[in-house]
Amino acid sequence: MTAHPDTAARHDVPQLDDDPFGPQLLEDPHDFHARLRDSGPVVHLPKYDVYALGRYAEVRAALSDWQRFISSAGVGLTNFRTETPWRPPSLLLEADPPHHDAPRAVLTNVLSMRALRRLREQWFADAEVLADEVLQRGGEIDAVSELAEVFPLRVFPDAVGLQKEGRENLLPYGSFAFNAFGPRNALVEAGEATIGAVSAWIGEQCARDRLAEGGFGAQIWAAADRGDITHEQAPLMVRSLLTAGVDTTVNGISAVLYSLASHPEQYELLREHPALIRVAFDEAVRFESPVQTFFRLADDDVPIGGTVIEAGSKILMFLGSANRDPQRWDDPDRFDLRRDPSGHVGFGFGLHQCAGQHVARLEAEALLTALVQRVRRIELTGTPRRKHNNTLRAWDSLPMRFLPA
Ligand code: HEM
Ligand SMILES: C=Cc1ccc(C(=O)O)cc1
Repeated sequence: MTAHPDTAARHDVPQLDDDPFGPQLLEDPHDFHARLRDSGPVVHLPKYDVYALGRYAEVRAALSDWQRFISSAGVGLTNFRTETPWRPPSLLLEADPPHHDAPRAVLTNVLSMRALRRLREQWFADAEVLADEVLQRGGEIDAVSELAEVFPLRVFPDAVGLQKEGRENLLPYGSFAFNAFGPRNALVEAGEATIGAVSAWIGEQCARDRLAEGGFGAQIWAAADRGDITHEQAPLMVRSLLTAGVDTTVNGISAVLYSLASHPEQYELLREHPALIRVAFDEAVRFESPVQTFFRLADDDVPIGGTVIEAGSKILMFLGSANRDPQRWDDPDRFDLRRDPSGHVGFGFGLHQCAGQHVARLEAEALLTALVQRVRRIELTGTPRRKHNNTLRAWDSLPMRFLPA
């Protein structure tokens, strides 16, 4: 910890000089998270002049207090009050009540567990086909490119009602959007040459006449016909699905496959007790936190953690750190299907809690159900390789062997 005389007065809190968006910490954030939690409830990061929350109690408090920790100035480093966002703000993620209310109510309805029941049988069947394909190829695969990236792209674009052509734009679009929540570093610059064309394709797919009958997209447009939202809002809400709906589940599935492969006794437990499948996914979301961070803006001088964060400050919530806070979790660094992971903040918490969490859980449940029936053991056969992203905890490669039951 280094005190900066010129700013310590303004920030009467501990300071850490780390760069949470640098390659070292993106490769392995855990040591930094421990130092962040140990330094105090609120820590200043001079690198970006933001306040950091690493403990579960303060992250949960900030997520719950949407009035004072606001989203409409952006949930990335960019402050929409003083800087121009790279794209028009999301009507959900980057909105506060009352503007947030109607779009949220519509998406909650379109993506509800009840609404997803009609997809369950098809998704389970698609997962069985994919699991059979993996075993027919001998079971030696890269679980990222041949499983975690394949299944969401097989089921989700059809559920949205997207045309078949151009779906290869979805992952790069999501990766760029998640990088863009962070600083304009090399990860963001690497995507800038192509994001224009990719964004144009994404925008075109949100138009009513591109979306198949009965899909999530058409249901959003139908909500506009009913007057639940406006017709101007409908395409942006479809854009939310395309932004948040793929890279997240790809890395959520990678997380649960990696966790099970690196804890073989947990996979055995899962095969003996398939009822633990949904717990396994949420425990993996806690353990790996595919979405690591989000920002808020202090809308007023905000008391938190025994200090006051001055109005206009950006606050960085470390969801991944909160999900491994020993003050909240017993033996937090252990992937344990016997624990109750509910209360984790991997899907956020409160007003903005993930509107697509049931979609994510259904995808994971379908795939894990197919695997536990067919695969006796999952093991790593090489060194996994991470894919750095300013917001996502992602894998580039997971060399694995799936042994048939
Ligand atoms: C493992 C998969 C996923 C993870 C870890 C995840 C994580 C999150 C988190 C942490 C938030 C809270 C953002 C905040 O508080 O500022 C969030 C919000 C959101 N997520 Fe997810 N998500 C996942 C999958 C999905 C999917 C599949 C969809 C769409 C089908 C989706 C759509 C959304 C939307 C629209 C919001 C904004 C909600 C609002 O602001 O009211 N997410 N997600
Ligand atoms: C969890 C990430 C997330 C990203 C983008 C959006 C959106 O574009 O609304 C929502 C959630």
